Amino acid sequence: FVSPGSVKVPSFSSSLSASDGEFDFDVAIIGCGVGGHGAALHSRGQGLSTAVFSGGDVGGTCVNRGCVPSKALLAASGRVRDMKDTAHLESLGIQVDAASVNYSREGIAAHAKNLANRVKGNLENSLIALGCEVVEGRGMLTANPQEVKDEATGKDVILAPGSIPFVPPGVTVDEKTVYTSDGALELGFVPEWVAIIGSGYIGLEFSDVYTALGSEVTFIEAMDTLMPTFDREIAKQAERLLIRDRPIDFRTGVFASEVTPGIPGVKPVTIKMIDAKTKEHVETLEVDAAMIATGRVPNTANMGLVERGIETNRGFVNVNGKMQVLSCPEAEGSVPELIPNLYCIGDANGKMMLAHAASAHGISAIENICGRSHEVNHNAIPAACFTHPEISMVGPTEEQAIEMAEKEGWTLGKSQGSFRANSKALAEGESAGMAKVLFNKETGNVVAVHIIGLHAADLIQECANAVAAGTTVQELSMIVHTHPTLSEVLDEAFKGAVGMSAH
Ligand SMILES: Cc1cc2nc3c(=O)[nH]c(=O)nc-3n(C[C@H](O)[C@H](O)[C@H](O)COP(=O)(O)OP(=O)(O)OC[C@H]3O[C@@H](n4cnc5c(N)ncnc54)[C@H](O)[C@@H]3O)c2cc1C
Ligand SMILES: NC(=O)c1ccc[n+]([C@@H]2O[C@H](COP(=O)([O-])OP(=O)(O)OC[C@H]3O[C@@H](n4cnc5c(N)ncnc54)[C@H](O)[C@@H]3O)[C@@H](O)[C@H]2O)c1
Repeated sequence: FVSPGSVKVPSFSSSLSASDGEFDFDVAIIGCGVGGHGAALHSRGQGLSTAVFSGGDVGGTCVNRGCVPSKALLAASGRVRDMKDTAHLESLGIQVDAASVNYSREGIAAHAKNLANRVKGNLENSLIALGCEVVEGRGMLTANPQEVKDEATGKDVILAPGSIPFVPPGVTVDEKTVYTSDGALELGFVPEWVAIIGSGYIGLEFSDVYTALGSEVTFIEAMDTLMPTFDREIAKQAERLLIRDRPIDFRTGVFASEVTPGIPGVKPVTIKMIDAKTKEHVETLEVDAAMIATGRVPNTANMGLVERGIETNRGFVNVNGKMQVLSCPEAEGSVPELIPNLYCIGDANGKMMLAHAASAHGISAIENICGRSHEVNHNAIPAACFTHPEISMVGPTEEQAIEMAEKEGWTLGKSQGSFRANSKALAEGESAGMAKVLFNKETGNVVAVHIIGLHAADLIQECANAVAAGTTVQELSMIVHTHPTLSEVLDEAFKGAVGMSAH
């Protein structure tokens, strides 16, 4: 194990040098997305000298090309949908002329761009204020264990390079007529007819944006059902609320095997589809635009992993529960070894591709660096899809929970709450949806919660807290919920779990 200590960069302020003087920094972080940023803030909070290599992209995917701009598009397009929904407004006693509701595509796009820039600026300022050294360049590992080429050495090094869109073979992306989320977020145009390939989080959120702005959408999904990774019962409700009630049609069980860009107004985008099982050609669509929302892959190429002797699983870096890098994936015949002083957090380790998970990983890695053993409980990390209405969840799907219960020998309980009789939802005129709580009947512990309905993304937090803290349904059923709020949907489910009825 070589401790280099040789690469000194004179421009770094001496006050930031690692405490033992052997390294330039206590912690060097490669990548400044939400993962790297979270790690950097916590690192400084613990008094560790910290350098973060941003590659000129502070904020990474979430801030510049992900969560932040997509939520801005969803907020603005959601208002357009609301204002055009005259039947809903009339039920509240409001008359509007839907034809006079106007929006500018450029204005909505600018809202997303400006917000991303603002949040990016906030992130940069927070790093500077806390005394982090932000290095503009890309960081790369070298054969020297604690060196980041060519700038600095860190006693501990954290990899946080994130992920990039996955583009399936046969698909040509021009980011104009055939685009990933990177291009879609610029909202260069609002196509009359857009095919969205993949019905995961990104596809679903963009179908919400596009249909609100007047597009027709065709989903192309390789699996046999739409939203294949969601809880089945919730996906069925989502299909009713978010797909069938809107100008959306879909094909399932088919791969988009060849997608060719077009020229707006001149030549359509062509999409060849093959049967997912037989691989036979089934249909060719001609549409105005195609959005490729087929998942994301780790951004770990060209960062020195090979040189450092680390094997990945299709680019994902294998880590243990403490976010420490292991030399190779778990596989027959190979025994992963711990790489000392090297951590990998966020999308690049493939544990959970969510912004708040990345940031939690960063904090956890620093805890371990400080010698306080810590592991992130992924079962307690909530997720949300910000459609209208929203979908949220914590823990496994019901299908997975049934399997877990069988395998581990416990009894699965299930209880539901409905938005239908909830006073707040009724006042808003938005009473579609449900919450279901899955729990262990023997211990009363909450295993999972799935919600579809108004503000589901905010509602899930109390459930995530319950999973994290091991709060039982018995305890939850006795906690008083504010009236009239949407949280009473959960109150109904918690009380139902122990045979009580909500008021
Ligand atoms: C459209 C969209 C919407 C999303 N919405 C949500 C949401 O609502 N909620 C949610 O929780 N998640 C959402 N996500 C997922 C979320 O964006 C990611 O999970 C999160 O950004 C992962 O953070 P990260 O720090 O691991 O990686 P990233 O945010 O990808 O950041 C990694 C950074 O490292 C940089 N980098 C890479 N290699 C190097 C190098 N060698 N040197 C220096 N820098 C390097 C990259 O350029 C990038 O800036 C969304 C994603 C997309 C695409
Ligand atoms: N609100 C959020 O938290 C949020 C929002 C957006 C993205 N994200 C994160 O970003 C990541 C990527 O999202 P995503 O929606 O791209 O991925 P995803 O993995 O959620 O969904 C991709 C879908 O594409 C389908 N698919 C793959 N190849 C195909 C092909 N050739 N033809 C047809 N269908 C195909 C898959 O079956 C799958 O259903 C997710 O892991 C998610 O966690 C989160």
